[in-house]
Amino acid sequence: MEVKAAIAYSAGKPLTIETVQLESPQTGEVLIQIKASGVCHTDAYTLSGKDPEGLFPAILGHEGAGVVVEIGEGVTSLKPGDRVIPLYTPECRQCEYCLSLKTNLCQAIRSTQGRGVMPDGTSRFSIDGQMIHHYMGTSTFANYTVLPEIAVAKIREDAPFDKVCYIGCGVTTGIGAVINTAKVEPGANVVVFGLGGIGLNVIQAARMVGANMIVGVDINPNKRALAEKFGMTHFVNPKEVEGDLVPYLVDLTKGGADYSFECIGNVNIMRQALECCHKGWGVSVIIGVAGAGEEIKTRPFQLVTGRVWKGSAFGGARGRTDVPKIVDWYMEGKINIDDLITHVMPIEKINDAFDLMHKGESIRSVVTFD
Ligand SMILES: NC(=O)C1=CN([C@@H]2O[C@H](COP(=O)(O)OP(=O)(O)OC[C@H]3O[C@@H](n4cnc5c(N)ncnc54)[C@H](O)[C@@H]3O)[C@@H](O)[C@H]2O)C=CC1
Ligand SMILES: N[C@@H](CCC(=O)N[C@@H](CSC=O)C(=O)NCC(=O)O)C(=O)O
Ligand SMILES: [Zn+2]
Ligand SMILES: [Zn+2]
Repeated sequence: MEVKAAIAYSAGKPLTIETVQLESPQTGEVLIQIKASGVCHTDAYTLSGKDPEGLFPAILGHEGAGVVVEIGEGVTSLKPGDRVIPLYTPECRQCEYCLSLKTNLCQAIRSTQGRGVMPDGTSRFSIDGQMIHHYMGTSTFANYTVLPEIAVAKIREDAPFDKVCYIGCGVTTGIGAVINTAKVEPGANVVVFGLGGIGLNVIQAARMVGANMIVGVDINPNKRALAEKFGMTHFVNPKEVEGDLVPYLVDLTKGGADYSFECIGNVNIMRQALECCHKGWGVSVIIGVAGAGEEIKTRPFQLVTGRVWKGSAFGGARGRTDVPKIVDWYMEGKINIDDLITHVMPIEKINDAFDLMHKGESIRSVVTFD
């Protein structure tokens, strides 16, 4: 079939809207009509050329919501008409990783996903006979896409696509990092670096679990008001801090953060996030994604003296199990998504979404399909 997609032909170039060919779903796959997709910083990261797994040409996008329109042979858990959220972290419930219950990082299709193809090693997308890569196994910047059944979460029928698409990455990543990865307890002091689409979800989850101080750190002072609305108790602009940021934060939190979260993707800030943690028990969670060749460093003494460095992918969430629950939280008014979606535009305007992100003017832009 012919579908409308935003194609990334090469690193650093704007996306172009084109008609591409999409093949039918094969065994174990489903065809999904995408209704809306958020634009995450990770899409910009891959488009920038810094992603070691970045492939071109590709159809980016990994924060979508839509409807199942066709199922391939052997698909049992989904049917046409189901509302769904594509999952870049699948949940096969059979691999060693899923069965361990120690991680959400299902590995059933990770290697083909990283090579931009479906589990059988081929792409369903092409243009004029030229293969187009899938991206993160989802490719939600297209009005139709194909996914393996294990990478699709079925959600309730009344969930609005243009809001719950954000649960496909940013909401789940931020909230899950607090609840699943760090397991922040009531009364904890939390420091959040980066008040964007991920950091603000960390903040709302920290408030939900009853954190005491919720310190937000960002170089963009325009992020302050929304962060306060979501639960931030103290704002720190590193540009306004005299002297080093780390001792300033340790002082502010009276000994250091119980938990810190890096939501930027900057390895120097990752170090600060670890080192502002409380001696003996502070836990720092890396969420931000850093470019090829970048490395983190600290004095081993920081870890010897009890600070813990952790990472979190998709908030430690098991997508088919947890995503429908987060959709329920939104529908029940337990979490706020609406105020974080600052811009909505048709797919034809998708490059504006990247511009707004780079200028620091958006939290989340959502592109829609007619
Ligand atoms: N681990 C995971 O599963 C996921 C990771 N990510 C990553 O999380 C990071 C954040 O993503 P978004 O929130 O969508 O990005 P964003 O662009 O919306 O937010 C980043 C924020 O960091 C701030 N910032 C930039 N440099 C700073 C600095 N030196 N000091 C303090 N603040 C600074 C910006 O002003 C902005 O508010 C990205 O690296 C993204 O790739 C995103 C989704 C999932
Ligand atoms: N391809 C990148 C890896 C980027 C990365 O870490 N992605 C996160 C999700 S970011 C979403 O917005 C993730 O889930 N990682 C786990 C994984 O298996 O990829 C690189 O190689 O740096
Ligand atoms: Zn993302
Ligand atoms: Zn698995």
